[in-house]
Amino acid sequence: MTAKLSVNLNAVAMLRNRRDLPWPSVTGMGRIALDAGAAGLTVHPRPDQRHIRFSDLGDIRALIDDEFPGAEFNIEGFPTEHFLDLVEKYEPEQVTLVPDDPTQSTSDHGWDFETKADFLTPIVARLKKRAIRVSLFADPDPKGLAAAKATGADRIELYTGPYGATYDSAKAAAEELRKLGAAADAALALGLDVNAGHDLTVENIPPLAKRIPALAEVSIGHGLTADAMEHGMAVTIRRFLKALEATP
Ligand SMILES: CC(=O)[C@@H](O)[C@H](O)COP(=O)(O)O
Ligand SMILES: NCC(=O)COP(=O)(O)O
Repeated sequence: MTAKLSVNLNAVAMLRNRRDLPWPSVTGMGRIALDAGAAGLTVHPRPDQRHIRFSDLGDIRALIDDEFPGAEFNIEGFPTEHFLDLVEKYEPEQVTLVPDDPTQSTSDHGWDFETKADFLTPIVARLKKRAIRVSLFADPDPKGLAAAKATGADRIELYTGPYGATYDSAKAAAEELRKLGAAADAALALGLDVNAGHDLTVENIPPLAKRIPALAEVSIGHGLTADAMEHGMAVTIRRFLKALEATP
């Protein structure tokens, strides 16, 4: 099974927000991603709207509905009442619940399922009542996965940040991969499907996908956006040089 790719648009939105101008366009980049074969788009709206703005959500929903029916919208975040209202308004195909504090610069850990089960269970039920698939952000640790399953969630998303951080050490990467594989095996045995995300790249995806052949989906923003910039830069330089040539 080939894992689906959901493109996280947070990094594009962060770049856009540097100016009061509409580029790079979040929906424009989403359109390019879906047109090129991505299976879906991911956003992680944070309370301070430092990258994805709440107003982006309707635009992305409309892009998928109008131009890419069958693609999936995945909204990630901590389930405050405001977050749940947004989710109920824009009806993503998948919600990924993440235990982020509003002050966090990025996501850096999964849920403690055993202590948070009472909090998560009614939220999962509320989302599933709207036919939204629910995924729970999880550390690569089999402990607590039975409690995750008991919340009624469909999937976990394995937090791959520590794996992504091993880009300069094959030994450390092998150890992180071992943990991710063990957690995925435990989740699959419990009947939970497995997504993965955070700091994934073209380099670190193949060993992950080989170790977890049942991987359902990866969501990628930072590394993918960096890759797009690197591989698009030469084309852009040529476009700007041509624009200069047109100057009298
Ligand atoms: C849950 C996860 O790993 C990503 O959504 C990550 O949180 C992206 O958010 P930022 O773009 O704010 O870093
Ligand atoms: N759900 C994880 C995700 O979207 C990863 O984002 P990034 O770390 O690749 O920016």
